[in-house]
Amino acid sequence: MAELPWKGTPGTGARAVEKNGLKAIEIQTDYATGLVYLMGAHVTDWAPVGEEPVLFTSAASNFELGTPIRGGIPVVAPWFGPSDEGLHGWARTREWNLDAVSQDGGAVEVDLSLKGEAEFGTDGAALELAAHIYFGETFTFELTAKNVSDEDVTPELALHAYWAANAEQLEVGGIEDGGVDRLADNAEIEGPMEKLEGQTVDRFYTFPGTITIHDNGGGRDILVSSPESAQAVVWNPGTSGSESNADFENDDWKKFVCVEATRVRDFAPIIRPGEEAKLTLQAKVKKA
Ligand SMILES: O=P(O)(O)OC[C@H]1O[C@@H](O)[C@H](O)[C@@H](O)[C@@H]1O
Repeated sequence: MAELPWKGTPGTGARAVEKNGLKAIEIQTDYATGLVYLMGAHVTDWAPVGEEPVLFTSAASNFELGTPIRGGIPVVAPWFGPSDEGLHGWARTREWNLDAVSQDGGAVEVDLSLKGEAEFGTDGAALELAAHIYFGETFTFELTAKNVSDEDVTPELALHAYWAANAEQLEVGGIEDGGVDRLADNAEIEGPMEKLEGQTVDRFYTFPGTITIHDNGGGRDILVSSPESAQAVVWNPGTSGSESNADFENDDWKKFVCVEATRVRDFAPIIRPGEEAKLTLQAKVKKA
């Protein structure tokens, strides 16, 4: 296996692996386990030791350079949603550069970067992306987009996390202020969210300090926060979305809910030449 670019004293908590045919870094310490693919800086696993997986990845997902992984934490940039150039931007399916790995006690930190290229499409020549990922008893993903062009850019950024939980038994706490329904022309809706029973849910909710996924089936709470995200996307594909997508098993909708940190639409950052914008996603797990 390839040598890791250790920053500081090399540790034993991270190793370079090939997983599902793709390059990845596997983390295993006394405190946490994790996995991040170089394609997309895509984290598919994080869990404090002794805890069930906190992220969901579909057993039917593709693992191929240039094709999205369905599950984990897709990095969405520089556009959110469908476009002629594809769904959710070019950052997710390109191989990122592994810049550094460091270990301090039980936490492993991984730095990756992706220098955009004109051939990537929209904003390809303007952006350099960086990911700083902290795998410890808690989890942090910090995405940075730097504008290396000489004009303002307004990229959309999202960290599209798939949280593992029994969807039929979960409740999403903290979204009582309501939001808008993306499937009903952004009609206003009140919180809290109704039970997931196989219907497709695709909403923007006001992001309070913390959103809590009450994983009642797993006897735990997953606490999600993001200082920069004004709006959280809450998404579940439901029965029809699982059955119609070859990258999902038919009943996958029962196994997760997406609660995503976003800076999109009216909240997309305006980045001046030479400046950067950040989007952070933090998570921790508490026994309920
Ligand atoms: O590309 P993925 O991982 O299948 O996710 C698609 C979904 O991503 C969500 O972020 C969007 O709100 C949905 O509209 C979209 O269907």
